[in-house]
Amino acid sequence: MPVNSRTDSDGATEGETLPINELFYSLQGEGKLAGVPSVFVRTSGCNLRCWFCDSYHTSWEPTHAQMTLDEIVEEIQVHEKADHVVLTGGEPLIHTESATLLERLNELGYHTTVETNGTIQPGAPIDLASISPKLSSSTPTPERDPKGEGEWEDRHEESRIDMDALSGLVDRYESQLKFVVTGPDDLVEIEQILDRVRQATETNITDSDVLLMPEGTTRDELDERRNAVAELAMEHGYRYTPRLHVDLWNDAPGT
Ligand SMILES: C[S@@+](CC[C@H](N)C(=O)[O-])C[C@H]1O[C@@H](n2cnc3c(N)ncnc32)[C@H](O)[C@@H]1O
Ligand SMILES: Nc1nc2[nH]cc(C(=O)O)c2c(=O)[nH]1
Ligand code: SF4
Ligand SMILES: [Mg+2]
Repeated sequence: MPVNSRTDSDGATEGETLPINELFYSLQGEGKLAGVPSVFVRTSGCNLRCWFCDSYHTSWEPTHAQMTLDEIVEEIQVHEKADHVVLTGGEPLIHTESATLLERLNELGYHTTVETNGTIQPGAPIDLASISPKLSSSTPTPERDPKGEGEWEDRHEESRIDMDALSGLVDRYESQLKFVVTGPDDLVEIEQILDRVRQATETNITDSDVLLMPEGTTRDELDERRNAVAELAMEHGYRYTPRLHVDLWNDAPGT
C-alpha cells in the first residue's frame, strides 16, 4: 500500500488513492436511472455487514487494488460513450478521497450517482444520492451470518440507521430511497423509517422517490421474489425497481 494512504478497521482510507474492487462499464441496473449506460467504480470496505450483501468482497472479505485518483479517472475515460458514473462499494462514503473523486468527475462534466447505505454525510458534489437504508431484515444474526457466528450483529444493528445522516443526504441532494425487500414484513419498518425521515427533512419526499427492490443476487432468486415485491409496490403506492443487471447477466462479475 502506498505510504500516502492509511486504513482503519472498516477499511476506510485517507490519501490520494482509493481501494478499488472493480471498475467496469455496464447499464445502471437499479433505480430511477435504470438502463442508462454508466461506468461503475466499486470501492472496497464497508461500515455495515448485511447478510445478503451482493458485493461480499467489499464487505465481509474485502479485496482491492489501491488506485490513484488519476488512474481511476483515466480508466473511466476509456469508456468514451459513458457520461454517467456510479460510485458504489462497499460503502464509498467511508473513504475521504471519494469526495475528491466526485469533485473531479463533476468538473469533467460527468453525471454522478452515489450508491450509499445512508449512514454517512459526504461533503461532495453528487447528482443523484441513491440511498439504500438498511432494515432489520438485513442484520447478520448467527443463523444468517455468511462468514462467522453473528459477531457483526450488534454493530450492524446499532449503525444501520442514522437519521441525521439520512435526512442530511435527502436535504442536500436529489435522491432516491431504495429499500431491499425480503418479504411483506419489511413494509412496516419501511413506513416507520419514511415517517421519521419526512419529519426530519425540509424536502418533500414523494412516494415515487421511494423504490422497492427485490432481494436476490441471481435470476433464480429474483424469479421467486420479484412479483411479490411488485405487488407490494402497487399496494403501497411506491415505485418498483428491477435489478436489470441480474435479469440480463445473472451474477456475472463486472456487470
Ligand atoms: C453493494 S451495495 C453498495 C452501496 C451501499 N453500501 C449500499 O448498501 O447502498 C449496492 C446496492 O445493492 C443493494 N444490495 C446489496 N445486496 C443485495 C441483495 N442481495 N439483493 C438486492 N439488493 C442488494 C444495496 O442495498 C444497494 O442498493
Ligand atoms: N449494472 C449494475 N447496476 C448497479 N446499480 C447499482 C449497483 C451496485 O452494486 O451498487 C449495480 C451493479 O453492480 N451493476
Ligand atoms: S451496506 Fe451495502 S456494501 Fe455494506 S454490507 Fe450492506 S449491501 Fe453490502
Ligand atoms: Mg450491485
